[in-house]
Amino acid sequence: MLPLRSLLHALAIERAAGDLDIPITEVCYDSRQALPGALFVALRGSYTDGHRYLEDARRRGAVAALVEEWSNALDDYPAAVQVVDTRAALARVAAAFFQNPSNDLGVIGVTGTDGKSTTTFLIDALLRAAGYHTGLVGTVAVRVGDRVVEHDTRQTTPESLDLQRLLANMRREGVQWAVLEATSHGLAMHRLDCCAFDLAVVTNITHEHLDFHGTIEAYRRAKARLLEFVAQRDDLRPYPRGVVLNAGDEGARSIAAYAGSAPVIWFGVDATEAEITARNIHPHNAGTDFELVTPTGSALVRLKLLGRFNVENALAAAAAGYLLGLTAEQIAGGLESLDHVPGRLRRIDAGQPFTVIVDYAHTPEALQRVLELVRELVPGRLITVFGSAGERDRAKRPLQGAIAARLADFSVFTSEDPRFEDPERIIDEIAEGARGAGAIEGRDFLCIEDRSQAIREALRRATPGDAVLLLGKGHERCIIYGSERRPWDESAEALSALAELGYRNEGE
Ligand SMILES: CC(=O)N[C@H]1[C@@H](OP(=O)(O)OP(=O)(O)OC[C@H]2O[C@@H](n3ccc(=O)[nH]c3=O)[C@H](O)[C@@H]2O)O[C@H](CO)[C@@H](O)[C@@H]1O[C@H](C)C(=O)N[C@@H](C)C(=O)N[C@H](CCC(=O)O)C(=O)O
Ligand SMILES: Nc1ncnc2c1ncn2[C@@H]1O[C@H](COP(=O)(O)OP(=O)(O)OP(=O)(O)O)[C@@H](O)[C@H]1O
Repeated sequence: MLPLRSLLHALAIERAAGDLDIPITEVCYDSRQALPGALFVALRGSYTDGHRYLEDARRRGAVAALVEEWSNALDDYPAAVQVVDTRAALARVAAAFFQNPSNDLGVIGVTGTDGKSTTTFLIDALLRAAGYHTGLVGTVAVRVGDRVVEHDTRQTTPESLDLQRLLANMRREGVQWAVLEATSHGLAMHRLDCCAFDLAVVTNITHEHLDFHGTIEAYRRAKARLLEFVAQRDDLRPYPRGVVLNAGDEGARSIAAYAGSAPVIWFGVDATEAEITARNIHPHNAGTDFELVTPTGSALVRLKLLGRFNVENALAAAAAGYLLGLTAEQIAGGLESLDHVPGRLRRIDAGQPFTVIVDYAHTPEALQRVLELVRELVPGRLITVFGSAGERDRAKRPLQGAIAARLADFSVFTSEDPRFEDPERIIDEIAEGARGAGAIEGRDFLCIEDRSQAIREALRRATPGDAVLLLGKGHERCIIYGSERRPWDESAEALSALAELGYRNEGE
């Protein structure tokens, strides 16, 4: 319990009323979670406006409100405070409420269009192999020490309040390094403000979320905030500081200046100026072997992940390990200790004479790279099944369709998470891109809204030596229609569809 005043000291207050010393027991940004003694922070969202729920929060026991707009609803509150931006304020209030947990942990942020989850898993693996106690926050998992925390919000970078709470739990459990996925939404919406970042890692910056950010420049600028956090870090922190950038990626290069005086380490497979690089890359069925080269030595890595892009992710992680002072051997051992990342390039094997892969590719770049990778692995045709999320990055849909038309032999366009959009329309926008690239419906692709039927159609068409790629759902456990979350398990669905075709061996 803390006096309200102690949570406000970092805020520029526009107006305040009532008892600013009132004790605060909890902070919340959703009225439905307000408890007696809470401070309710009203956020403006994309569906509704938290200011509408001031009365609801008060009824449930909130004693103070933090708002952007003053109204009569505040008359009943023992204390109320107005600021210009409640999302930015929430991060400050939350950090103060949990007593700045990131002051007592090393913090690594990983951003980029693709490869964030994989790279955080790899960094986490190499830190653990080096004997550190770690915490992880991202799309696939949230882990505090050895405890896995349920994660069904579908948010990669949690709201600042939830993130500060997680960091406080990590501090309590003796975590030494927290590895956080830092999405552009999270950065732009102040979810990561007041986290003392020591290392920033940028995998790549290509095409995503332009609906939210407007332009590629704004998207890059949002990602650059992570570098600014490191640039502005308190010099007294007892952790190494640095920025890891992909020398082969134009987007990553374009934000390098935001690192300020922080040391920058470049990684890359072919880029000549890369300080962390890979030589003698040898892809095989069970992974990729390569020689890791760092400024202080090299070591053989037997990475258990497929694909050149995963070599890049491994180099990004290796660069972070290098900045932390690990040797090339230590880094190699850590990278090798990761078996797989859930829902990424997972083979589904029921004894069928063709390859089935479940993967989370949902950006144009990832789609292209995964198709190119699998093309090299199988002799037969590539058949893809994918959709595009509703209410997210509409501009990518025709790009996805065009890539499938160019690089796959047959595609079934289906639903991903339509949310409140019409699923058929989303699919048609993908199909439009495919048509624009010369594909013909019926011959080169089909549109089947029902994802389980789409998967069945693709598998029925596969012949020995082909590969069926089920993309975009990966580890996720539901398909979102409107506000309904329909349970979904892509791997289980593939196995049951294969069983219907008569293939019934043990799956993954
Ligand atoms: C589009 C977006 O970012 N939405 C965020 C937004 O939710 P929203 O706009 O839907 O909120 P809303 O429903 O309009 O409600 C506004 C406010 O009223 C409150 N409310 C609402 C109802 C009520 O009865 N009482 C009440 O107090 C809500 O709790 C909220 O604070 O504000 C919420 C609270 O801060 C966030 O949780 C939510 O993230 C949602 C879950 C989300 O899906 N965000 C995505 C786009 C996202 O952030 N994605 C990135 C990853 C992207 C990538 O893959 O790279 C991420 O980091 O996860
Ligand atoms: N470095 C990379 N470049 C391009 N594509 C990649 C890269 N790494 C992974 N991918 C592809 O992107 C998909 C998602 O990978 P991953 O989950 O690591 O990325 P992410 O950035 O965390 O995505 P999200 O935040 O949406 O979960 C993978 O399934 C793979 O197809």
